Amino acid sequence: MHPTTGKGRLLVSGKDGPGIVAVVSGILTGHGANIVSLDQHSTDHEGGRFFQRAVFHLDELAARRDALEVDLHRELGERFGLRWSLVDTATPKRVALFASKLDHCLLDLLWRHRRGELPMDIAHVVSNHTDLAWVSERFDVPFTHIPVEKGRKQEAEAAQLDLLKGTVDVVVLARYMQILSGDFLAAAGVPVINIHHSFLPAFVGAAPYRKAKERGVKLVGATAHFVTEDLDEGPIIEQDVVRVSHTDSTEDLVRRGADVERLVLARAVQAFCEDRIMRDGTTTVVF
Ligand SMILES: Nc1nc2c(c(=O)[nH]1)N[C@@H](CN(C=O)c1ccc(C(=O)N[C@@H](CCC(=O)O)C(=O)O)cc1)CN2
Repeated sequence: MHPTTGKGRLLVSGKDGPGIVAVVSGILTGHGANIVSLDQHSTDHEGGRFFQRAVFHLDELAARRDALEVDLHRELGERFGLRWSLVDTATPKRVALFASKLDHCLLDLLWRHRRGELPMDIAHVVSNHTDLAWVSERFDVPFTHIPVEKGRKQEAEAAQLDLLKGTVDVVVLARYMQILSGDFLAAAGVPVINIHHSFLPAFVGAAPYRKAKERGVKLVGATAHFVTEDLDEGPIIEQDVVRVSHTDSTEDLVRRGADVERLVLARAVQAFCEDRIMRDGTTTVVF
């Protein structure tokens, strides 16, 4: 249990309408909170969809939380029909990192976490191979090898779910090279974030760098997205690119692209841990 730091976040979304911002501000200040930042997005000038992220300071957050939630439920939930969630930043997100054989994204996340750049607790490293056990051990994170045998993916996913249930808030695929089933995604019950090694929607699926070389691209990129049953089609969270040229081999593209993959995934994980991502159907709002 992490003692409260008195810093909270309130996330609100739903059908837009006049008065929401005033009500949110009124509830928070009515409980003695000081709003230190407020981000909002409405998809239309009226009648669209509403998204808001409020960060506030309230020393007695733990003591006042129940009363605050009663007001939020009544005013935001019942009166406006909005979805809302209240977060105490003292409770970091619990993360499971999935990887296969490529180490760059896993290493990068573990290194950034050790440096204090990512406000999260890493509960597990899970892999379908044993190649990266040393990485996890070096960073004192529990490593669990769950092989995925041909035709026995369901068994592997059952073992993964046993490990994850109730212990994580998000699963991050750090170049994990197995397609997750819809049953796994439903049973996991938490968001799954993947890093795809292309600037989606270009080059979905396997071997994007080879396809990029054949196409003669002048940029390669990476895309962090929420995972859905449809491969590489999930809501995009973060993207970036790097310039390349005709002199670059496919291997050069892979190497240049790896730096972008690491950065893009880290940005997406940090945004998730800071509650800056809100789903909007097949897209996202990232504050
Ligand atoms: N349900 C989803 N699962 C995964 C997604 C996704 O978007 N939806 N992204 C992938 C990552 N990925 C590309 O970025 C990817 C990984 C693996 C494969 C693939 O064909 N895997 C084979 C096995 C390959 C092997 O054994 O080495 C398979 O799963 O049968 C394609 C794309 C992560 N999962």
